[in-house]
Amino acid sequence: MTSRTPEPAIERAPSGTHPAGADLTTADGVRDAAAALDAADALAGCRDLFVPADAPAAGVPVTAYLDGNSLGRPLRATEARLHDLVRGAWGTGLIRSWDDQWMALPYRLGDRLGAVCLGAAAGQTVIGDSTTVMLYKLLHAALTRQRTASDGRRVELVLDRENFPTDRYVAATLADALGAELVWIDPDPAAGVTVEQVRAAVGDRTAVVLLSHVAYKSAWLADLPAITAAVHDAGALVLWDLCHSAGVVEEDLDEHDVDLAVGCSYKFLNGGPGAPAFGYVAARLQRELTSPITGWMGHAEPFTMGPDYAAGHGMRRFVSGTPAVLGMAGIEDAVDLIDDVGLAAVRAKARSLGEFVVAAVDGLLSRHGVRVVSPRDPALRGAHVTIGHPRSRDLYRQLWGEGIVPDFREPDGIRLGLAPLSTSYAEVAVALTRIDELLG
Ligand SMILES: Cc1ncc(COP(=O)(O)O)c(C=O)c1O
Ligand SMILES: Nc1c(O)cccc1C(=O)C[C@H](N)C(=O)O
Repeated sequence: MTSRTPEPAIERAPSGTHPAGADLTTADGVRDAAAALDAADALAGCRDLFVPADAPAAGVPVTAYLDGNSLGRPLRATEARLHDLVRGAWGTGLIRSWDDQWMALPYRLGDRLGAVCLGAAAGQTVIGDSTTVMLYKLLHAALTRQRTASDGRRVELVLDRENFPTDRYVAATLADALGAELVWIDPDPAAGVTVEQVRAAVGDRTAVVLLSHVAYKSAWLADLPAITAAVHDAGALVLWDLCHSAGVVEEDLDEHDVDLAVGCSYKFLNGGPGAPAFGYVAARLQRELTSPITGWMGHAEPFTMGPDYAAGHGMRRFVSGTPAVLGMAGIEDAVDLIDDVGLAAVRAKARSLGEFVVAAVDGLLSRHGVRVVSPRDPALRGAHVTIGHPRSRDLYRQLWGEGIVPDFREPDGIRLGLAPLSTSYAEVAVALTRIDELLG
């Protein structure tokens, strides 16, 4: 049995019931249970901090938003922050605001994100680029360093076939460009990517292992500490994609000696569409890694504008161009909120929401042939639950038309994203009881 990141056990309700005693075999029972769970939810009040999703002006009002793991909802504070930014630092501060605040923003906000969500000490996290570009830069830097440090022996890049397309595509392109070889892991359908699989895949030719902490389709939560240790035992570096875990799963990057990580900020970090990614590089590695995109903002002294590139100190060397200042506004508010309520409370609610989904699917939907695709054990699952049914694609289209918004993922998965700060149990009940009606 694979060991996993230890998380406190939570009381398991018998299948078909949750909370204890509720009858989840009927739609009314699911709704009643949801109401009881919402009433007892310490984070319930956080929902009011978000811009209402059911405003009629937005077309069909959204009555259940279960896609916060694709695009998080905006906080009201961000609306105000953006307004102030346009009127203030941008509108009247103008170019002076680069010196006063914006040049430092990617590092200041990176440090704060690192402290609140990533378990990263200051000086190791920076905000910038898209996840795809940040991934390209860090993976390129890591592959190059490993090959050089091993006199050309370490050329293998290990990754899994269920990783997000961007990760697979970037890895394949870099392998071609740098002469690296891809080594594929097929995740165990009953366990995700396991430490045993990683141990079997790595060796003295391995340069880097690229994995997601939470798998984007299945939600399997990888055993980050054990896998990181196994990668290090083989003398390789690990790069974790934290897109589906940042802001909702407690990360301890420093404690577990993680080398590199990337993640996006528009999911559980509520940065908004196209908000910049973050990159983490352990302090011990920074001087040994060189970004392949040597833009002026990564230069040690950008405003000397000299003839040659000289990499900046610390995380500056991983920055390329002008930071996306507007795109960082939402991240700042989400990090503030997570800091206020505590990431442990966010994670606990994610687990509980997931438990409710699993129990309600068992109780109400299994009779229609709906199955739980994601792991059933909350300690092994991120903050979404994917359910499977042959009619998923049609169901998803129908639900979207009605303002019930989950996601669809091939081949037959409805992905229910559970953003603990903005998702209510009632929203879960709305979606699942409607699926029950549609399949009934
Ligand atoms: C696991 C994972 N990695 C990478 C990405 C891609 O990020 P981006 O589109 O911001 O480059 C996403 C989501 O889009 C993702 O879920
Ligand atoms: N990044 C996205 C986008 O620009 C448009 C629509 C969806 C997305 C997503 O985030 C997809 C997401 N990463 C996923 O896990 O499926």
